Amino acid sequence: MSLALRMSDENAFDPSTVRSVTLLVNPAAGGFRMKTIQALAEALRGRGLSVEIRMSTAPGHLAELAATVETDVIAVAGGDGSVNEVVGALMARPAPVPTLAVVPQGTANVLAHEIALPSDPQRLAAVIATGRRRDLHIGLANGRPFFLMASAGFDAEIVHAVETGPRPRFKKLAFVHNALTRALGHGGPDLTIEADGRRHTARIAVVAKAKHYGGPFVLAREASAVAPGLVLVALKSDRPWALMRAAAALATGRLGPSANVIVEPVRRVRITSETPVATQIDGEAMATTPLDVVAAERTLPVLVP
Ligand SMILES: Nc1ncnc2c1ncn2[C@@H]1O[C@H](COP(=O)(O)OP(=O)(O)OP(=O)(O)O)[C@@H](O)[C@H]1O
Repeated sequence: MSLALRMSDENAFDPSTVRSVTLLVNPAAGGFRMKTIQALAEALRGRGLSVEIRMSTAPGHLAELAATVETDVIAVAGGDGSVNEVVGALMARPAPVPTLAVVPQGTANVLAHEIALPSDPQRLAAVIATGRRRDLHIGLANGRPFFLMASAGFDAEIVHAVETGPRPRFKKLAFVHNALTRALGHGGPDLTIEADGRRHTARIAVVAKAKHYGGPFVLAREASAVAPGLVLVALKSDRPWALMRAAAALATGRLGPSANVIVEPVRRVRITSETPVATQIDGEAMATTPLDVVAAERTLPVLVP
């Protein structure tokens, strides 16, 4: 393959260009294990890379570090919330930016499922040192970058409840508990969705950038974090029975268009409601509706196996 052809292929990646790795670590993330971080750092040094470990000390600190760090690769050790902080900071930097890598350590780690990342330190080191570079496609929700999804309604309410309540010891259980109590509580206004000029009324609206949702579950088969495009997945009813059916379909990988479920590719979505409804991006609480979602023009380089 000629050099010119190699350089014009945006996925072509010369591993020898990775000389330095900065590990940005969130010690407050769900599955935080310093041993894994140290083993990964050792494995990377064993491959001849220079490694720096920076620990975050508070929410927002990862973004601060990512805004200025000069390195070939930023490897974020944490969950999707940590990656979201770093993605936000990288999107605000002029190109070229350091290549993003993920060290899966959070509660759900949806991005790690999406790009099929290993958790074993040796295999992760191989991904960082010699993996393929792909384009992480980014969505913007009210201008804020996300890579998994932006949503309004039931799931965003649960995120708000878990994040604003006392810090739960077991975050996954807190999600399940809030989901069950809220499913029975059914309230709040309808959502009006304008999707590329089409109008829908629904109770839950998710604009998916990625295929996966809530862990290994497939929400939108047509979507991909490493390809362009957004997919609207909306539920017209959030009555307990409708929610249970949708949850069962999600759990078994069979969620698709039905009498209650809207699934459609979209370029631009506006979600409004008569009174404010909770919203979230990438599992992190945002303010309330209205929510405007579009795809960003820019992508970020990310390392995949
Ligand atoms: N040192 C810190 N102390 C407290 N919170 C932090 C710190 N560093 C980052 N954070 C915040 O921790 C939050 C949760 O992190 P993250 O989402 O990565 O983990 P998680 O909630 O366990 O995993 P997941 O999102 O995959 O469910 C993020 O919003 C991030 O801003």
